[in-house]
Amino acid sequence: MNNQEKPYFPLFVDLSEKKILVIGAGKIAARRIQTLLPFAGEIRVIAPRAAAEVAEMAENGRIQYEAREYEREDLYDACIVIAATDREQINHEIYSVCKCMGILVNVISDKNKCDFYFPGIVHRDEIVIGVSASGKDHKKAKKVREDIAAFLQEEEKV
Ligand SMILES: C[C@@]1(CC(=O)O)c2cc3[nH]c(cc4nc(cc5[nH]c(cc(n2)[C@H]1CCC(=O)O)[C@@](C)(CC(=O)O)[C@@H]5CCC(=O)O)C(CC(=O)O)=C4CCC(=O)O)c(CCC(=O)O)c3CC(=O)O
Ligand SMILES: NC(=O)C1=CN([C@@H]2O[C@H](COP(=O)(O)OP(=O)(O)OC[C@H]3O[C@@H](n4cnc5c(N)ncnc54)[C@H](O)[C@@H]3O)[C@@H](O)[C@H]2O)C=CC1
Repeated sequence: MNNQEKPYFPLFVDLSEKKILVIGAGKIAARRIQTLLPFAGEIRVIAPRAAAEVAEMAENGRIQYEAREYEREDLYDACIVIAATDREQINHEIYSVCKCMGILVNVISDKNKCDFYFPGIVHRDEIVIGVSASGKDHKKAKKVREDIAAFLQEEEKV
């Protein structure tokens, strides 16, 4: 079974004390970090260059940012790793090390190298809804997330 045929289980997991490592700090990494921030306790970001949003999150103390290339040792104490560089070969190397070490990994440049996908999220008080299109259609996931958010907003008005 490849990733296209299997649905991923929506595991609602406590990330508040987990070490999350993001390698790369570009546009996509910034989106992933924004998504994780309300849920995560410790986000460490390593990349030679950072997108403005990432630099701002570092200045505000919301993440730890190190301006340098990643080294293999950086992975060793991580619980979850996002390989978010624009270099396919580096993302692949990160993936291989994580698989060997049993670290959960998401490679943004290859959906077949993702232990988990990022969902579209609706978060209202104690309700958290995550929408996945099983890696097949991120536009559909976004549309369904928007429809659910609109529905909940209508409910609140009643
Ligand atoms: C497989 C997956 C991998 C993963 O988890 O890493 C993946 C892969 C890819 N996305 C691409 C592009 C874009 N993705 C988005 C947005 C979202 N993408 C998300 C999830 C996922 N995207 C994962 C599971 C998807 C599923 O469930 O089926 C969401 C749900 C969550 C999130 O990313 O935060 C979020 C919507 C949330 C919301 O708004 O609610 C936008 C922006 C937009 O649409 O506005 C663009 C336009 C470009 C840009 O932004 O630069 C491309 C490049 C090819 C292409 O352009 O098609 C690939 C690679 C590929 O498909 O091979
Ligand atoms: N999953 C998704 O939603 C999408 C994924 N992509 C993929 O994501 C890749 C990255 O996209 P962007 O974020 O827009 O790129 P970007 O160019 O904005 O950022 C790349 C980042 O990687 C860092 N980097 C490069 N070499 C590194 C190293 N050795 N160690 C640590 N960091 C390093 C750079 O410093 C920079 O911060 C694209 O090449 C494409 O393959 C593209 C669109 C959507």
